[in-house]
Amino acid sequence: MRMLVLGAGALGGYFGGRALERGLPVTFLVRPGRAAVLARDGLRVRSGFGDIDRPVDTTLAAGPGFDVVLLSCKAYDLDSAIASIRPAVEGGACVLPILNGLSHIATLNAAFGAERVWGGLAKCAATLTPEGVVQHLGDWHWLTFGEQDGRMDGRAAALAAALGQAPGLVAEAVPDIQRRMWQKLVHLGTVAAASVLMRASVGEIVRAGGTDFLLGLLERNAAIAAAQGHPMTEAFLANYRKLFADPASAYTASMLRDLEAGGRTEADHILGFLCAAARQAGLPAEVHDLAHLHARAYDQRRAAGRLP
Ligand SMILES: NC(=O)C1=CN([C@@H]2O[C@H](COP(=O)(O)OP(=O)(O)OC[C@H]3O[C@@H](n4cnc5c(N)ncnc54)[C@H](OP(=O)(O)O)[C@@H]3O)[C@@H](O)[C@H]2O)C=CC1
Ligand SMILES: CC(C)(CO)C(=O)C(=O)O
Repeated sequence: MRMLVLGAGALGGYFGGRALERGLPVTFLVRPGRAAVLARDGLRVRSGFGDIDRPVDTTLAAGPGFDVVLLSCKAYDLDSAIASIRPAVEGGACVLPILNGLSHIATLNAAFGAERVWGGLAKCAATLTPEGVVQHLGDWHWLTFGEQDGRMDGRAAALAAALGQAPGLVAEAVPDIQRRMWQKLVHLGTVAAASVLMRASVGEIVRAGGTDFLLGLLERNAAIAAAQGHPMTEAFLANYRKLFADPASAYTASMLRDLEAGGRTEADHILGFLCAAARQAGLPAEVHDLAHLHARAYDQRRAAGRLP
């Protein structure tokens, strides 16, 4: 399984590094700035599951010869990423996108055809430090993916077998990837909207008296998903109700980390999508609208160079 990883940022660096550890040939498709750092320092990952420090193969231009492209850009870079990976996909590779949200799948299908595009999600928190180090946060280490037609005897299953399931990376091929991606959006939509609006971790919001606020968002996201044909199970909701009521939790969304680092957010792709889906379902969306507006106003201020 020859893997091309688009982007050696937080998740691309983390999962690409773990794939290398498991013996897969991995090349990172990067832009010149990241290529220079990787050439100088190698790939550096800091994780409770073990650090990675190693030289890696990089390229500035994709070509044929890969089985799978791990697509790990932010949503706002999707168009440029599609152009960058096109030679690899036209050369026979499938695309495993791990972006949060859902609407990128339709964009990728239109670009490459659904038979080349898998669904995918990462339950794994990480960040790229200003020094270029991938910092794994917490102990989530799940990479879940599957062919859109639900087939379990194809290349996705072969990749899961090649990556395996061990601490640091648990790779899983599933027959119901669309349902899993909705689950992830219900979870992420809750932590992203809440932590961006409050500029605080789950525990800080809970300790400030915001448990009902968090649980209300979770229920609303579940209702949006149900209206789109993807009801959450009671076991799923019970698990996340516990997570979102934990006063000790340091958990934040990557969107808050982006915002606090002065980076661009994926506001439209995640929060805007949920606002539109709520509206389509006739569900109230005041809190989602507020979180979306908050992130968009921040993005404008940032783009104009007016951040403090
Ligand atoms: N970080 C997290 O904890 C989680 C993130 N996600 C999702 O995963 C996705 C990726 O997030 P994350 O890893 O944090 O993002 P990062 O910003 O850390 O990494 C994205 C990388 O993609 C690179 N990139 C973008 N376009 C191109 C291109 N055309 N060619 C080459 N490289 C490119 C960027 O390179 P450059 O440096 O040149 O800009 C950047 O290094 C997002 O959708 C996010 O929501 C999901 C779960 C958890
Ligand atoms: C919620 C989390 C950490 C789950 O992996 C995530 O996707 C994000 O913060 O972007």
